[in-house]
Amino acid sequence: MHSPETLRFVKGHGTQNDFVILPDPDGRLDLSPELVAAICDRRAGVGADGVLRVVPAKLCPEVAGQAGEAEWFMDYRNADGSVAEMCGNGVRVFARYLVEAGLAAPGELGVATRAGVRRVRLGATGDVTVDMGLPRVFGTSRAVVAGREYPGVCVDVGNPHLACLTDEPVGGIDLTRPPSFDPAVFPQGVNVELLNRAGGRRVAMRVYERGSGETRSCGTGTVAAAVAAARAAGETTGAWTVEVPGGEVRVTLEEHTAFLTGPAVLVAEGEIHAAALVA
Ligand SMILES: N[C@@H](CCC[C@H](N)C(=O)O)C(=O)O
Repeated sequence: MHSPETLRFVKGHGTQNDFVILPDPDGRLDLSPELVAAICDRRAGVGADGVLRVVPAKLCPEVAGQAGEAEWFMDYRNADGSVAEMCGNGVRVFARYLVEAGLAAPGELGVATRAGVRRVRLGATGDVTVDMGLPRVFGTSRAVVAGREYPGVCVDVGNPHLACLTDEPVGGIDLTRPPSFDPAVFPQGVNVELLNRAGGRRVAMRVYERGSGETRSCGTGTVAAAVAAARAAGETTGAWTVEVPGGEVRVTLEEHTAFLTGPAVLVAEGEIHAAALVA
């Protein structure tokens, strides 16, 4: 492992959930939590909701078992430097990067994640679809947001979510501070979604992400939101549109899996002066 003075990066986003992409073809990058947090700082760093390290799966013991199905590992980190299992917007942006960098061909490819291999479909341009696997509901719980309690559905989308359907318009809810939740239900923390029905199979969602705070979109969160909305409608399958502050995505719930479709855009590239970020 080494701590280089400069790091090449690409910046991308999916419905304004934004990421700094760090290519690490040799698997030698020492990505400390402090460096990740400094890169994601929106005033003193590049600014992002998270970091996507692009590293060959075979070089990473934690996912080396996936290397037969996925050449590249999406090593996802939250803005506070913590590690997460999965990122639904991130994996689409990651695949878009692989194609634009010439590391993968358009079509279908596997990406290794801490939650297992995710199959992604994309063309040379346009929306990207990822097979998110079967979301698992594991009960109900509550979150307290700005002094108010919201009941919700606990959903495992590779990472933990509490999706809370409410009649209170989500646009007016104060999400500046972290929600509180039951640590016995969510020992590793949780991403909290607040959602309103918006007519038909359409919901409006805001999210407070574990490790990143309020973001303008969360792909795994939109899947959890669709699951919660479908349950409330007495359904388990169907195609849902989820409106988020940064745009909208489609979630298709099937009997054995769920697909997430939405944009993935690369917007910048450059060089990070790592030594200036972390003393
Ligand atoms: N924004 C992501 C989720 C990122 C991880 C999350 N904050 C966690 O800690 O589980 C997405 O698009 O799914």
